[in-house]
Parts: sequence; structure tokens; C-alpha cells
Amino acid sequence: MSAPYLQLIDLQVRFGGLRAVDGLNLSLNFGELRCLLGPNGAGKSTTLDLICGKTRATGGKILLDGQDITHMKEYQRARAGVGRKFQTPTVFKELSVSENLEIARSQNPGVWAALKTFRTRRQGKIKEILDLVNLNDQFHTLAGNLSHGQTQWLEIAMLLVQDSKLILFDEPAAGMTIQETRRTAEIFNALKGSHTMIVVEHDMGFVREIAETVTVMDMGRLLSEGTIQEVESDPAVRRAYLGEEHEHA
Ligand SMILES: Nc1ncnc2c1ncn2[C@@H]1O[C@H](COP(=O)(O)OP(=O)(O)OP(=O)(O)O)[C@@H](O)[C@H]1O
Repeated sequence: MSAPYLQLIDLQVRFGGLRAVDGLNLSLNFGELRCLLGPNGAGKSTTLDLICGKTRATGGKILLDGQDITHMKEYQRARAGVGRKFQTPTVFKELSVSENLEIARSQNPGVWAALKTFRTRRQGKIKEILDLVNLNDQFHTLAGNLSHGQTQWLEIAMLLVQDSKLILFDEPAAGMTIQETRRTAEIFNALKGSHTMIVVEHDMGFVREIAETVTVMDMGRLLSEGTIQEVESDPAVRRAYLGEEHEHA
């Protein structure tokens, strides 16, 4: 078996007296999609913050493709291939889809330098990415005129253009219509194998569409791991969700 692509080893962060992430161990293979579930305040978003470098760990290690990135700055991790998709869109609304992609591309010139002399190959790659996220007809559309779902897909395209290999998603289906959620699931399923993804999500319908292995956190710790069926029948998971089941049903 090959070594894991991402490894969290005894990862910890404290905010004052609160252990938001408290000795978390997690391993992902390259190309794997992992859903990260858990009740409110379990430490899911903080875990993504620790991986992308927005928050610094107070203990433990993060290994990406064997490299220790625990103490790297956020931009260094982005260069190493870590991409983070936040809930609030970060696109430039007054620019077109293609201009947003151009800006994203210019943030990682190294990847594209190799294609510099091959303009058609570069355009081919952008077309391929836009096809994947269903935005080929919106090439010249102002980002501010896109629907909520399309804006989210543009952000995914921007991460792909930046050549992010590990993409971290925080509630990607939030606020989407049923059709948009379904299309987003198709995009995620198409990215499996070529990209490694961690998806924090409360929408269990969406999780069912995309899930392979599921990790459940509670109080900063790993509570359960396995297929959806396995974690759903785990009594510890049921206990952790008591009182929340109406909220997230
Ligand atoms: N910067 C911070 N300073 C202090 N406490 C924080 C900070 N960020 C998160 N926390 C606390 O850490 C705990 C874990 O929060 P986190 O947002 O990671 O949970 P979550 O599992 O993503 O929850 P939700 O599903 O509600 O988004 C919470 O108690 C939260 O209040």
C-alpha cells in the first residue's frame, strides 16, 4: 500500500482553555474524498483551518505527501497544493468568469510556466476545467451575474486552475437548490481519483451522493470512522447527535 497523501498525527489546538481539536489522527490516500461530520462545535472547521494554515496547531503534526507542513505559512501550503474553499465566495464580482480564472492562474505561475509556449494547451486545460464545473457557456459572464451555485463552481474552478491537489470544502452545498446540490455532487465525484478532498457537510442527502469513508468528530476528537452505514449505526455517533437530529435531519 502507498503512503497516505495527508496525515494528521495527534493534532491539537487550544483556544484559551478550550481544546477545539484534541489529539486528532486522520489519514487520507491520494484521490480520496473524505466527508467530515460531527455536531456543531465538534472542531470540523478548525481542522480545515489547521490543514490550510489559517490557524496554527499547538501540538501534533500535519504531513502532506510525506512533507511536514505543520509550521508552514498559509501561502506556502497553498503552493504545496492545499486549496481551501470557504463558505463565503471570494470571486471578483465585477470581473468575468475567464478573468477570475486568469487571476487565479497568475497566483500559481509555476504550474503554468510549463504551458507558456503552448497557448492552445493552456486554453484546452481551462476549457476542460470549465466543462467539469458546467460553466463553459459562462466564459464571458460577469461573476456578479452568476447564480449562487455557479459562483461556488467558479471557486472550485479557480482552485483547479491553481492546481490544488488537496481541496478543503466547508459546507459546499449550503444555500444550493436541489439541482445545484446534485450537480455539485457530480463535480465532486468527477474529481475523485485526481484530487484529494475533505468535505465538511451537514446535508446528509449530499453526503450520501459523494461519500466514501466518513469521519465523525466530536469535542475535537475522532468519534467514528467507516462507511455511512457503519457510522450511522455506531451508538457513540447517535449519542453525540442527540438533540441535534431535528436540526440536521
Ligand atoms: N478562533 C477561535 N477562537 C476561539 N474559539 C474558537 C475559534 N474557532 C473556533 N472556536 C471554537 O472551537 C470549537 C470548534 O469550532 P468549529 O467551528 O471548528 O466547529 P465545527 O465542528 O466546524 O462546528 P459547526 O458545524 O457549527 O460549523 C467551538 O467551540 C468554537 O466556538
